[in-house]
Amino acid sequence: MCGIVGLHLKTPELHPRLGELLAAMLDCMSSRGPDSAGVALYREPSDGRLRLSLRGDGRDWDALSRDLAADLGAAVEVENFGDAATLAAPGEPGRVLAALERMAPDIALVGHGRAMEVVKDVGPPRDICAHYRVGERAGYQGIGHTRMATESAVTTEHSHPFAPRADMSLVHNGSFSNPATVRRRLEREGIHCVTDNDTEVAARFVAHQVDSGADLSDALRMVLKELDGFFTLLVTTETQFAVMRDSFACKPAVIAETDDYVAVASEYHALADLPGVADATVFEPVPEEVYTWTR
Ligand SMILES: NC(=O)CC[C@H](N)C(=O)O
Repeated sequence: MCGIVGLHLKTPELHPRLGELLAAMLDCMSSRGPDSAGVALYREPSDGRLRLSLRGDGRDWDALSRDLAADLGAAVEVENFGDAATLAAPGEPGRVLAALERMAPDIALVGHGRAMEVVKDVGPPRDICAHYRVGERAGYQGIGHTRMATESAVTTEHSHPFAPRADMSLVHNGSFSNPATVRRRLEREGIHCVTDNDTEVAARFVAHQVDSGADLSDALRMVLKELDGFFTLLVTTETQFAVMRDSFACKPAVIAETDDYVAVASEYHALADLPGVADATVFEPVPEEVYTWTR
């Protein structure tokens, strides 16, 4: 199983409600995946700051943000979640990431970008969304996942979303049958996976295509060629929101679109409480078609 949800808000009036709406949608999908859950949320970039979604058991985040601020010569904001934190640091991304790596090489970088924040953990969506205060978050789009592991261990690292490059995140319902082959090919090109999760391979594959010059739609079409298996994928970048299913389309997905938003979920009941959904255009994405929305 696994449950996926996504919400791309067209109207700024709904931006304050992004987290609240997405958390409620994900909670509805809990029965599809009780192992672990996560969301990637996008809001307008502020002052060119880089958002760092970090995880490190027992870490003193205030001390780390002070050290980082001293190194960068400017204030670093920190939102502390215990074993995880989101830091917002000014400066050129390469410099910020290099400073972080130097100061805290043991920390897991769950995601980074100007617009994106990623939170994920072991446990059901309701607990995770409460712990990470997802319901309070504003923004313009987000995706979420609740996992029933098919391929690899149940840990925070193996849970979704995977964020393989700045401001890109991906969630997956299904399983790939040739991730080892694709992982080896990526390794030959210098792209390394952190986990043995099948979805991480797809995420790094898509990011690699984009890094090599493909647009997101073409990168997803390459997934259809190179990766075998079952999948509904939701992929977001700072400006795009994309959905794609494999040629069998046996993993459920439904889209509801209004003038105000595009919403996607594994099952309709996750969409049923969205504002104005009664007047939405509701459809099932067809196999091997890449659907994208751009802001
Ligand atoms: N049930 C699923 O859809 C699992 C997704 C993916 N194969 C994982 O194990 O993370």
